[in-house]
Amino acid sequence: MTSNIPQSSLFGDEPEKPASPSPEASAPAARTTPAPTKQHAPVTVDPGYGASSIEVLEGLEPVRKRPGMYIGGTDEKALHHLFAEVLDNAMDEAVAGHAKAIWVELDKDGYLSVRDDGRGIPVDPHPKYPGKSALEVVLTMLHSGGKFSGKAYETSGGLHGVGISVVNALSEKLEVTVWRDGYEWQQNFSKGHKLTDVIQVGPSKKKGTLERFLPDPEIFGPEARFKPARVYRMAKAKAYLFRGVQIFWKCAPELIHDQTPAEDKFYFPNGLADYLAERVKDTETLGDIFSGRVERKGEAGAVEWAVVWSGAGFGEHDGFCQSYCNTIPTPDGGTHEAGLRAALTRSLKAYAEMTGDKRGGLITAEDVAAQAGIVISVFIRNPEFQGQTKDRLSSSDAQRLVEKALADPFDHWLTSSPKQADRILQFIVERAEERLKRRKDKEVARASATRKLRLPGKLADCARQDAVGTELFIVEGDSAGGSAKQGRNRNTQAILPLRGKILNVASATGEKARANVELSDLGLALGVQPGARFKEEDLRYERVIIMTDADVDGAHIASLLITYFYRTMPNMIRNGNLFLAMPPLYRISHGKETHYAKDDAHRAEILAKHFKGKKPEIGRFKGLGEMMPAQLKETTMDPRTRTLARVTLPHDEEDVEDLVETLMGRKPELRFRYIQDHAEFVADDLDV
Ligand SMILES: Nc1ncnc2c1ncn2[C@@H]1O[C@H](COP(=O)(O)OP(=O)(O)OP(=O)(O)O)[C@@H](O)[C@H]1O
Ligand SMILES: [Mg+2]
Ligand SMILES: [Mg+2]
Repeated sequence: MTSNIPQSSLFGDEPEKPASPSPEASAPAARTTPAPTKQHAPVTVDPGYGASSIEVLEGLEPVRKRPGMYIGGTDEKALHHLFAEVLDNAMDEAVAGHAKAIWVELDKDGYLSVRDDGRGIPVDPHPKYPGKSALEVVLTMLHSGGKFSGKAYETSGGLHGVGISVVNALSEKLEVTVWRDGYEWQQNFSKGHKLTDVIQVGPSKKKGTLERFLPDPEIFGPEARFKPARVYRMAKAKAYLFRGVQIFWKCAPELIHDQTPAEDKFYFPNGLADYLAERVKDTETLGDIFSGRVERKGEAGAVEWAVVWSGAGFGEHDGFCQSYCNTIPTPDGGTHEAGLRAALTRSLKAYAEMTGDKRGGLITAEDVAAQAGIVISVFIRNPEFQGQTKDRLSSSDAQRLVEKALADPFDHWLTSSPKQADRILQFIVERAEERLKRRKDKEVARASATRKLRLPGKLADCARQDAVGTELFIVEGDSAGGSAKQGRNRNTQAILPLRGKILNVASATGEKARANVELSDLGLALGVQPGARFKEEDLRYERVIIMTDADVDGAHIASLLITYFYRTMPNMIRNGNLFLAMPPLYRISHGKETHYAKDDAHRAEILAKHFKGKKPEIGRFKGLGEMMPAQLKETTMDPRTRTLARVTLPHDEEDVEDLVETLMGRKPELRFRYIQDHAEFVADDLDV
């Protein structure tokens, strides 16, 4: 088989059913022998499944029973694979140097003919099967062929001795004509069985083989027909792969319903270079096509390639790579492709070094190939393909062969046209730099993603991902935290309750401060690192709001936090991100009218203004936790009704160090007053 069709079905793609299921097979056990011990289940014997159930498929029967295993299915692709098999054999004959031309013809009755002017399939009696001609053997027996030893063919696409016998098995009719030894010979087959023995038609000076066949509608369905455009394309593609062959195309005009010509000739003396030139004729390339062909000295084997770069890409692809081994397409690549990429990369790096461009060190084979159009074809003996599909070449030989073959020609190509080489190198280096930048961006994204995963458990984060318009409330105590969570705007407001008092960082060592759980949770929630690694763009919220009880303890905690922020991330204060919430101290109500006062003076003011001559009820909040969520929201959190104080630094920052010491003095009342006196009120102009 010279197939590039997936044959994975060989290993169970299609469920194996018994060839003729016996009705008893699934019936309940016919006979039950008593269990020898209680622990064992009864042993059942099914009389329907015995030696007679094991079938051996003879001759070409297996191909007709399981076509999928040989040609990948019975669809249109599989149908056209029949053509590929016959064409591959003719091509092998050409590559071996015996055929110069191949004729492909599609008849109006659906017959496809492939003829070559090679040696002709041998027709003499086969030594091992005296009653049969060699022709009959290769057509009716699997694993028969002349390509196993490498004597008759050196670098063939044929490997298995299966191809033509499979075509024969799946054809309603197959007629073979052979010209050799001065005569024309003929033998006909149907569905894999011979209709005649090989007969000598008459003398002839011609040489070669003609196979004319009609795929069996029993296998492919009554509507199955070869598609002219597809056959045309396949034949043309083959011609590019071997410059020593001419392929003639002919098709009954009534079959053609598109642009496919009824007659054509494929001959490409420049091989793959011709192919690539045709393929990129409408593409803006970064230079000429680099192409060449190297034959292995003294041994069978050759490498041919064509490469071109394009900044704009090739149609729908940035780059492409088409590879072949012994004219068989290898869509999954393999060692030949790897060898080519390695050679191109090595030469480009060497060229960069030679011209003093240090960035050449950045480039990888992927950078080189990403925007390149590449066609590579190798001819080697005994190719090894991975798996049964021939889709990927695995001969390590091929890698060495290609790498060696390309090295000198590419070095030479680069240095012979420095302008072009510089342009290509420049382009590839930029690609490499972009790749590195993308990787870095990705790492950063990943780092921030993991940081997000590591948010402290007690943080009730807001839904909005973007920092803009978001707020973090640092709340004293769990009960206040609970009310705050209920009173917040989930979308933009996050709550981080702090348990107990945070460490007095003004007196703690850096080590201790880092070890403090509350502080490290705070850092995680904010998304920033304290100290030199603080980056304002990391800050996960636009505003950080300290919300503590309106009492001495609350003031103490607030001042500890402010000190902490000042010491470890002063820019957060300089940039105006830090605020104090201003919860009320009193609730004053009479009937339906309610007002909140933030301190004693404010209370007096409210009483005078709103409750003159009345006896309102005055309640004093002992803490935030006492407020109903709705109250907390209205008085302290809702941007429409609350008051916030922005924490600022004095204009003369030098005073601050002293100030911090003062704040941390022994009398908490003083600290509270200090905060109250110095916090800048930004109530009205702040929130929209
Ligand atoms: N056009 C031809 N000219 C000369 N010999 C041929 C031609 N076609 C087939 N043969 C002979 O018939 C043999 C069997 O061909 P077949 O396609 O069945 O197997 P293969 O080409 O050896 O391997 P594969 O199964 O991989 O195609 C070939 O090995 C070759 O010896
Ligand atoms: Mg073959
Ligand atoms: Mg065969």
